[in-house]
Amino acid sequence: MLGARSVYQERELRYRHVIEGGLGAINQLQVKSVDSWRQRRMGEAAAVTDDGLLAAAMARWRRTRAPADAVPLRERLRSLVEHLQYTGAYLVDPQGQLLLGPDGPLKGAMPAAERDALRAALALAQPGVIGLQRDGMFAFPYFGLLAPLFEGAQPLGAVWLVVDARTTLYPLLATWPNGSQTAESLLVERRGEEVVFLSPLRHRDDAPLTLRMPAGGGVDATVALATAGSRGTLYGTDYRGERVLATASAVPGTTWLLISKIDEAEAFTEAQRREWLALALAASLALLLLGGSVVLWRWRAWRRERALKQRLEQHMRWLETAQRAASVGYFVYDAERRVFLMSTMASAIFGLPGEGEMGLRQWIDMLHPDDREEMLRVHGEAMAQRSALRVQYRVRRASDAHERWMEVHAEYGDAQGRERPRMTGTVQDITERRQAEEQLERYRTALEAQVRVDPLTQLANRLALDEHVAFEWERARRAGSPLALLMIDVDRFKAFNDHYGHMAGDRCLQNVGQALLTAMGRAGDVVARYGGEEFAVLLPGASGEQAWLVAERLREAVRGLAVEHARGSGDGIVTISVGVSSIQPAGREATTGVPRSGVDAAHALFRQADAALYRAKQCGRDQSVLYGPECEMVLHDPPDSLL
Ligand SMILES: Nc1nc2c(ncn2[C@@H]2O[C@H](COP(=O)(O)OP(=O)(O)OP(=O)(O)O)[C@@H](O)[C@H]2O)c(=O)[nH]1
Repeated sequence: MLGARSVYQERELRYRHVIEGGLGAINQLQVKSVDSWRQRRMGEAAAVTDDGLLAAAMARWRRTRAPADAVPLRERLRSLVEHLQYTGAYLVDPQGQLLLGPDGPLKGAMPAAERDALRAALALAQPGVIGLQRDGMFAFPYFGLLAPLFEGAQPLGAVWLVVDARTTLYPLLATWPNGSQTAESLLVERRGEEVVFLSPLRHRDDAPLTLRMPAGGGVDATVALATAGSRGTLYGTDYRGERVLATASAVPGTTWLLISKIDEAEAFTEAQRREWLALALAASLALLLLGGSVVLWRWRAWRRERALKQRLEQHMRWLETAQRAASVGYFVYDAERRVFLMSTMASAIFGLPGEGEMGLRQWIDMLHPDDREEMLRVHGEAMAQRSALRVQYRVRRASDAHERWMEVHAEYGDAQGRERPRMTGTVQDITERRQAEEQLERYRTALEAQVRVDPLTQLANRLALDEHVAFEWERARRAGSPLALLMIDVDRFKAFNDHYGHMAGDRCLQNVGQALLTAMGRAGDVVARYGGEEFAVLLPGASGEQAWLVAERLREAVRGLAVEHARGSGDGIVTISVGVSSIQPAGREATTGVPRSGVDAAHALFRQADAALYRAKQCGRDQSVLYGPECEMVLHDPPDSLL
């Protein structure tokens, strides 16, 4: 505020200088024009004085007084009036008596001041100036000049030139460059103890040269100052009593002072008005600029916002499309309000209408009863520990109560504590994927089962048997119970094949396998096709004796089939030989040696059962042999018939 004030004052001062300068310049111009006007008149008067023809004509006419001799003189006087714009041009004699005018002879004398001037002009032999006068001879203020004429050194008289000041001089003072209401220039002259106002006054009706005031000060303080010798810019009151600023200059070669003045009120009101205008303009400009920048800033912000909004909308569209394509929805769980804020896709996945909210209770009710407890635990845990959530669970969809599998990936986040505790995540309906996985699992299980099944007899194959042996051995070891194995071989099967053909051989093997399976009663017993025409039976918990009894039962079962075998070992039917072994983990096994590992156990079990089988073959087939030391001899020295 203070700054603005001092700026204003500084500008006002500057403007005051401008006004003062302007006033001074106008004053100088007017002084110059008045001076040149006066110089020109003086020059014209000098030209008349130097006019030898005119002087000669006047001398002749003075001598003859003949009217004809007056003609050239009158012509000359008329030409002065008409061409040089004199109001009057007259011939006077050396005493100042009027002799001749443009229209003819005249009578009377010049006023006293002119006569004085005439004497001086004749004495100096150069034109004389009378200055501004107003007396009874002319009804207007006039400026008089006297151009003396001589015949040799003899004075003849003079030409008195009279100029109407109203038409030639005063207009020079009215040339103001602006349309000011109060500005005016006036001519004043000190005459003795008085100051005479030589030119008309703008604001008074006094005729020029009629208004006078004492030289020490009167109606006009600025005029008083000027006539007292003050120069430069004068501040005071004028003849109206108005405060004015004025400047005064002397007109060269005269006693005239030319004073130019203007009302302070007008000058400075104008200055103030301009200042205010300038300030208002500056303020308006500043406001405009400010407004412009605000508008620009708002416009840019709006454009930025619009671009961001468009990008956001586009990304939202992409997200929606991606969600639809992937059947993924997203949600935000607001722990304080206990609601899930759902995207459109998430709502659709749960079978809820549109985008919206799902209360925690609603979600719990939707959960499959088998998954509910686990899900509440996991969800609560993730919220409490602020950990990530990766779960699959089933829901009964709200819209159709269909059971659907959901996969949820979520993370806890409170955005640096600025928001309420939230969990944000995605939900995907994975029912089809789960179904495909389950189907695949079923195929896999079936395939695995196939791998362990003998395709001909549909019994367990050797791989399955090995796995069972390892598994049962571990169990036997933990329980301290025995584990028995029967190795079964169809007697003279090569001969059966040769006799009945391979197809019949296959059918025979299928029948034998089925008979073995049927004859086995206990759950946990495993009947397997060991390879070729060999079968094996694993009997968990069976001692050697118990296993031998089972072997006998199986042998009888095969015999019971009564499959014809013309080249069999006896009775013309298919028979089997069985080798029986049993081992006891705790060392109470029927056979010698306690295996340390499952592999050792299996090896021992098979080796012993094999030895017993060889023994059975050796002893004539169609019989069951429990492994014993006698079997070892056979292994070391097998008879030819076994090879
Ligand atoms: N049809 C058929 N024959 C098989 C199959 N696997 C093995 N064989 C046959 O079974 C016969 C087994 O013969 P060997 O090992 O000599 O014994 P064997 O003739 O039964 O004589 P012993 O065992 O001493 O009583 C071979 O001729 C094999 O070709 C099969 O899957 N189908």
